[in-house]
Amino acid sequence: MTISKTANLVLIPAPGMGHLAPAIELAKHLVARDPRLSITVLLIKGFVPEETVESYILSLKSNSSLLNQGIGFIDIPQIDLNSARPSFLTHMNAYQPKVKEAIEGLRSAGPLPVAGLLVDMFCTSTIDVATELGLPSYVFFTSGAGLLRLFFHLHGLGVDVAQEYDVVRSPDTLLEIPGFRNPVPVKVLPGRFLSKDGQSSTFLRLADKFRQAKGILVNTCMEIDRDLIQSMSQQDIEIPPIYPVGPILNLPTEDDHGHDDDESSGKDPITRWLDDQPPRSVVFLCFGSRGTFNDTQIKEIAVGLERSGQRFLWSLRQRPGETGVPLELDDPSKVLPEGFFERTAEKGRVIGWAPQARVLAHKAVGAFVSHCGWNSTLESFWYGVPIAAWPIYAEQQLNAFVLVKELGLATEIRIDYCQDFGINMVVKAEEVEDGINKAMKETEVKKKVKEMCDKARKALEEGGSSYESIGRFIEVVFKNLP
Ligand SMILES: O=c1ccn([C@@H]2O[C@H](COP(=O)(O)OP(=O)(O)O[C@H]3O[C@H](CO)[C@@H](O)[C@H](O)[C@H]3O)[C@@H](O)[C@H]2O)c(=O)[nH]1
Repeated sequence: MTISKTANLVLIPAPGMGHLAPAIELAKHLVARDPRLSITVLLIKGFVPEETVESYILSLKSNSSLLNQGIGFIDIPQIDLNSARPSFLTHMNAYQPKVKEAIEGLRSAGPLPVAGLLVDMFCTSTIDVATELGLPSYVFFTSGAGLLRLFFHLHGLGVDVAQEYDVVRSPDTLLEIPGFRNPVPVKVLPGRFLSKDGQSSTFLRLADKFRQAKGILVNTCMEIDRDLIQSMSQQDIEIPPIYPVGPILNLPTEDDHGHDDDESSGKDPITRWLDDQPPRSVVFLCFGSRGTFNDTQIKEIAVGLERSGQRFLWSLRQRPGETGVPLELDDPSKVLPEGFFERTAEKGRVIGWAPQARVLAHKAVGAFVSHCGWNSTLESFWYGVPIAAWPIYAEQQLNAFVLVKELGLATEIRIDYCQDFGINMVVKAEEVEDGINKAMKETEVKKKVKEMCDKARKALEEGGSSYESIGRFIEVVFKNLP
């Protein structure tokens, strides 16, 4: 029996892999769950074209099964902002008229009613468009509940946070924040919250926008973030219902072994190399779509890795140039210590962009040195591979704090390393060596991550906490149909 679509939700993801990919996966979950729902994704461009994002978008558009499931795409024409590097939020604000045009086009093309806007946490300026058009809006929060809790807490304090707290002079000032078990040191707060260039209050005002939505979908589950989620439903200030719907991940299928360079095995070289390593023997280092280090730090990592004696797979990318996007290294040996490749030939591989989820799924991988981007964090849980935390920028220090100090679900390399403020910026080779060895051995954390792997997967199964949450959200979408 085919059930015809009766409502169309407009999804507006932010233009970065860490936001776009989980948004598309969320769309798949929603339409799979309720066949009456279709989703139109508005694709907004970033400041600069990113090769990985562009090719991901191409793959989406050529994937006919998405269309069959009821997921379509509209390209929003690029806007030239006449400014070399506008802030991300300014960039998104500028797209309001184009978004409005696209939604009006959808409405007049009919026949499906537009059910509302589901917007990425950084695209909330489009909530104004929804209000103007009389449509309900919902937010998709692509990080964990810790960051959302922090948004509401700091914004609710009603002070100029950037003036109140000085991360450079008093990095160890502690904040009591409801939902957190431990006091939170200022040095793990996201850089944007504390930057003195005026961006702090603009950024924190996103909390106002979150409040205007009819619901906030968070890419987490009760099993990961219970205390934080419960604390938000108990607080005095009014916030919309929170739906923990995760972990929503862009995962490879079981028979996806990458591009076939070798006709006989049908596997890519990284998978073939991992196949040759003993179970749980490889440490994987990867720092998200934008994480990079200077040459001094790269050398320290290399020395630490070599001294640890562990097998390794290291995704190493070049510091960004003009565009802000990291580049693949033409010749990594130029920045690595002399003879590094010869000495580690039997033990390790240095690569560029990694097929991360596929690597974490491989039985040879025993630990993951990660920047604690939220998708990487969820992928570590999904595959039961413990993280050794080395956050770099954005909200990654907070994620690392939650993982290491609050939940005991990761070990630490350096949770207060912070490129946003340039603090604690050199992690010496000995720390890298110790951190890696600890992560490979640590048994208590490994056990807890394994347990979380089971719980996180169950959350999405029928009857699981996120499964139920997704169901409740869909009911609300239909109830709120304009
Ligand atoms: O070589 C690489 C690097 C990344 N990835 C994938 O890209 C995604 C990266 O996402 P994430 O771990 O969240 O990191 P960022 O790309 O840095 O994501 C941004 O968005 C996240 C979600 O809001 C935030 O938590 C981060 O701090 C922010 O930097 C993951 O799915 C990875 O598997 C790869 O496949 N190969």
